[in-house]
Amino acid sequence: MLKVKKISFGYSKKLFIKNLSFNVQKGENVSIIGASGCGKSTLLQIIYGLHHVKGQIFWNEKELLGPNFNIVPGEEFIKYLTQDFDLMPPLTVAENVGKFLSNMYPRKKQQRVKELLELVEMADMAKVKAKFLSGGQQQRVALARVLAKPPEILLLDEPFSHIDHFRKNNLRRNLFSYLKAQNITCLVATHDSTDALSFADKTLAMRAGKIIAEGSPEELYRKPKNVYVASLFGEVNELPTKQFFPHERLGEKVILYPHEIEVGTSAGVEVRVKNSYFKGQHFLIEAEINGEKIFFESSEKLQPGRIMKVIASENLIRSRLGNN
Ligand SMILES: Nc1ncnc2c1ncn2[C@@H]1O[C@H](COP(=O)(O)OP(=O)(O)OP(=O)(O)O)[C@@H](O)[C@H]1O
Repeated sequence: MLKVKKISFGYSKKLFIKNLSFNVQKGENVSIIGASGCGKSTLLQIIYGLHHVKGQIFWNEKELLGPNFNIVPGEEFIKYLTQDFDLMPPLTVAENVGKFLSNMYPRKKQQRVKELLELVEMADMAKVKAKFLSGGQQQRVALARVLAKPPEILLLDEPFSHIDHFRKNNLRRNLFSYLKAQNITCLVATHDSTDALSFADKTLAMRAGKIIAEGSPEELYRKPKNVYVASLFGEVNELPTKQFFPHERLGEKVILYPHEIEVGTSAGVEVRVKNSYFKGQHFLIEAEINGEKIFFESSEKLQPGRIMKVIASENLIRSRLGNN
């Protein structure tokens, strides 16, 4: 188990990471989400051993002592994939992936490189020099390279940021099921809610150097502590409950995702449509409700200025507010 105990760190005298504690079980996939600049990369760098911190970090019984105690910063059994891929441009894709593998058993090495290139769907480019690769292709090769000597802990910083949607889904499924099968502990810093929702066992939400929410993706999504946490998963509304149920005492404000607001019912509260944004399966509608902004979904495009009624389920509001 990875144990992070009361760690604090600052780039200057002012502390930025403040008293963070959390545990990660062996083989767990943890996503770290939060607004840009909240400290996701810094946290990965601390775990890898690039910053000296107040507090302690343990991997099983071993304390990770950080750069003041290691001649070469970083731990042997941890691999860290940064946002720059650090490939060797004159070497081929296969040479980059195999760079740190022993040459004692060439057939074994060749087999391992082939297996990893298949995992990241780059086998057909094995002989291409890295300098000729696109950003997304470089990122896939870099992913294969950090797995070449299987790490015990894998730290990934925005690992799919350069990869197109078309490939991303397949690659994510391949990679995360490979890590599960190999029982590799993985922490992923990400802006992408799919990484956090679909693949993580646990999610840490960060804000300004602190962990402000921790739990399963379902817990964080269904019962977000505040609108900041909910907004990490997409567009969100925070509305006075009185808008929908003026005679019930449900609580002041409730967080509702756009798909939780129903349209076109005879009951409900009036809204004025401002914009429709096409999202593929539906339109996201931006409207005004008593002077505040509201987002909801509609199967059809709605004309700006149209007045219509929307409603949310009382049971849902009660459950979100912990009232039932
Ligand atoms: N080497 C550094 N020296 C000084 N300040 C730094 C350094 N690296 C990062 N910071 C600052 O620390 C804060 C956290 O940065 P960090 O890269 O950890 O955030 P992040 O959540 O990973 O952001 P993003 O999602 O944009 O990658 C930022 O305000 C950043 O400017």
